Amino acid sequence: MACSLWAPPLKLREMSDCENTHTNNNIITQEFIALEDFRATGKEQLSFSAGDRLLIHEQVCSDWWWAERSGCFGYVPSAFLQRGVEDVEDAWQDEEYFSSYGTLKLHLEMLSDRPRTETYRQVIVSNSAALRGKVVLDLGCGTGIISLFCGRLAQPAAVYAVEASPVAKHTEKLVKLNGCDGIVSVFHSRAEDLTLPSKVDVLVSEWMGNCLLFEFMVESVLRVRDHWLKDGGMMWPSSASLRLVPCQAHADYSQKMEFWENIYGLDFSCLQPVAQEEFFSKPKFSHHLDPDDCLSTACDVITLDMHTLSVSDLEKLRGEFGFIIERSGTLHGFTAWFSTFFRSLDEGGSSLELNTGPHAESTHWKQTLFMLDGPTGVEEGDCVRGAITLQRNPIWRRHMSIIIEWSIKRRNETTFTEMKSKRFPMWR
Ligand SMILES: NC(=[NH2+])NCCC[C@H]1O[C@@H](n2cnc3c(N)ncnc32)[C@H](O)[C@@H]1O
Repeated sequence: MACSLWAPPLKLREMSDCENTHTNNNIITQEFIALEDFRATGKEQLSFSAGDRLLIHEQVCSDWWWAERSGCFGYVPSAFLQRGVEDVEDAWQDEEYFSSYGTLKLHLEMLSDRPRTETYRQVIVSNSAALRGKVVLDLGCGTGIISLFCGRLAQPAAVYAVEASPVAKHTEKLVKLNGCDGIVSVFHSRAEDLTLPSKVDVLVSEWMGNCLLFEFMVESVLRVRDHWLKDGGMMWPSSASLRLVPCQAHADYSQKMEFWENIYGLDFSCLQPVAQEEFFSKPKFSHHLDPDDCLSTACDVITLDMHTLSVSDLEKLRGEFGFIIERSGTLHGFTAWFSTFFRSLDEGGSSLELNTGPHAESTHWKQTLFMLDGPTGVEEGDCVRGAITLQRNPIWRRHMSIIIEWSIKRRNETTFTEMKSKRFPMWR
């Protein structure tokens, strides 16, 4: 590909076409990382992909910088870039992450989540015969609840309960208190750093985060699978699906946006753009979606096979959707949730499902709401199509952005509106 010369073309130095006329010809030569893809629209610009490392030679103005990538030079949009993290370890924020699991607060929340915990118990009970003599790895065992189910409700040969956070010291006591110390061994370590006594027949883990992937604990599960799961071994969950539905959110829109139109008879509506940015620029997790606010039937947009999924697949996952509006109303946005599936160890046995959707018993995840920049009236028979992309943050490895693209075709029209797009960081 033809590369531009080293020095930025003079014309941009005058920066007549930069938003901010302040130019600080600041020579820095610092490494930045691309958060998302950028396709050049002129020969003086430099294309790049999410995750690319760029050398920034000059912040010619606030919006456009002069950059180098693999010996090519060009202008790049500063908004697409984030400074590289000196310490790669920081990228996982492990210290903060594991200490958050070191107290009982999150474990109380998870153990209080009946559908979640009961599903894992049911998986052990319904596979208890097949688990006889098997070796089980419980990755991120927390208080050890799944390992204790194995030890008390089945007769495995051994259970390796692996937990990196300080809660592991309590797990040891719980295993003894419940008479499972002959079967369950607790390892206080990051699973990736461990040398286990043997390979395992079953790798069970409760790794799902908001919008299925947040925290990206799933990467640890895949890495450990590749090292320690026997050929033909079982992953629990065996698969996972992210679901999406176009929805109404009148309460959220009223409380966060319409609210400013009349404050004790005063007009505060000039704050609405600020409210839009503050309340609707990120996903709303733990959202309770009322089934009556679903404007269509939900669809699976992304499905993960936990036996074949690779760590590199996690960088970018994309799913397309097409909804027929089934009830006239207001399209405020989209809501997402997930289901995980647990295949039976018995050939032909039935799978079990943990469904975190609006039609199932509520879980601690609830659902995740993505509010678009303004409501749109929709009629029964209209069509909403587009795509959802989960783009992993190339720097902060437990974070991602969710990009939703959508366009609408009215039932009595033949063409779709121009595709719109909105990026929701979760949370960086
Ligand atoms: N469903 C979730 N979003 N979180 C629930 C399970 C997370 C539990 O796994 C532990 N954990 C997470 N990653 C790891 C790891 N790589 N190694 C060991 N324990 C881990 C973490 O400390 C916590 O106790």
